Amino acid sequence: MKKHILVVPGDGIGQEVTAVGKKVLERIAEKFNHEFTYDEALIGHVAIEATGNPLPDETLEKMRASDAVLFGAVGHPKYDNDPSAKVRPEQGLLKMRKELGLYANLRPIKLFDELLSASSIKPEILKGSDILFFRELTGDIYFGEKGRKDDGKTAYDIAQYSVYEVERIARKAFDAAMTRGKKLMSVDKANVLETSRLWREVVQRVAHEYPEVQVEHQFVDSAAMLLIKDPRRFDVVVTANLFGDILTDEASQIAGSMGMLASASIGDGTGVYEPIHGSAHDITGKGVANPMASVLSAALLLDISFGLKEEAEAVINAVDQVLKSGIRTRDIADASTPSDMIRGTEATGEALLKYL
Ligand SMILES: NC(=O)C1=CN([C@@H]2O[C@H](COP(=O)(O)OP(=O)(O)OC[C@H]3O[C@@H](n4cnc5c(N)ncnc54)[C@H](O)[C@@H]3O)[C@@H](O)[C@H]2O)C=CC1
Ligand SMILES: CC(C)CC(=O)C(=O)O
Ligand SMILES: [Mg+2]
Repeated sequence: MKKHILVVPGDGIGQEVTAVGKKVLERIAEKFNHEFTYDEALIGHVAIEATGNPLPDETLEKMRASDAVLFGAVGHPKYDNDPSAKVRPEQGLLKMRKELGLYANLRPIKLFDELLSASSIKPEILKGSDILFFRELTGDIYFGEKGRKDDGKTAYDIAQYSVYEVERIARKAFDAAMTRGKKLMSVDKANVLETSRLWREVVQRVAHEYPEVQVEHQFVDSAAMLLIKDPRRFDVVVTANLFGDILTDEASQIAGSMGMLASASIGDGTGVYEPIHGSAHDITGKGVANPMASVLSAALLLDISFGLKEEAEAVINAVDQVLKSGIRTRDIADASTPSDMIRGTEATGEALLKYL
């Protein structure tokens, strides 16, 4: 199969982990006899430094012309500590999602058995957890009007959802529920927010098209609690942009670490495959970032954008094998991990290639 992949590492550990994700794709092409070609493009802080724009037109054009995008992360402490900065790396990420119409962000919470003890949640509560989040990605408070009032003392961000936006993400989640345990949880805050009341109305209506799916509605505060108390209660989850962002960082503790969670951002055009984590300033440049989220994002790319199931399975299996061998990056090591089994980003990548 011939495919063109755009690699967009972005900032911080995005650079470090995406290098490993790309190597895994190269090895897969070699092993399964595919012809993958690659190009790179700038986004985020590195793009601002080079062009003044967090998402240069050239990057967007290359994304549109590619068969899939492997994305890293954006962000730099310079902006986090300067709330008044008008041009910010995160604007590049949000614009990419909007321009490419990436309205569905699939975030699988996959717990590898080897990492049962890496979590601070008790193994008997965790064992068997397997969740698939559908986070709406191009609406909600992230994309509404925002600003400061004339008095300079008041700020606002408007949350907005249309029926159409809720319907399309709900259908994607129900379709997935039909292929899994036929269970779907919709998470909202319908006791307070009008956008959530619309969300619930639409999900209830779409549910009639899927009579076999058992639907549960949870308020987001309660869902946040249940995720830790009883993760096995969750199967497919559909939720709004802001709630999905927060709940999936929380859910990373079910899988052991932020460094283990991959995602697929899809819509009607080119799909973007990205770890759920950010640029992680606290570990940038230290060579200790866990590359598995990028590698598992590459597996989602192979599966969803290219339909290469066997190849995607080979990647997941290599991750499993590395974990079974006892190798751990620092974030997923625990008290029982011998110090000589703790590896950095590149060495973990090399171990993965060995199993491929
Ligand atoms: N998709 C994106 O590009 C995202 C960008 N950001 C940006 O990233 C910057 C840092 O934000 P934070 O809130 O610190 O979130 P973060 O996700 O970058 O890091 C949170 C914590 O998880 C750890 N972590 C994350 N990924 C890891 C990995 N692969 N291996 C080991 N440990 C890992 C970090 O060291 C940190 O302690 C900010 O500028 C933020 O705006 C944040 C989230 C997503
Ligand atoms: C900059 C944020 C919108 C990115 C984020 O936290 C995410 O997509 O998970
Ligand atoms: Mg996030």
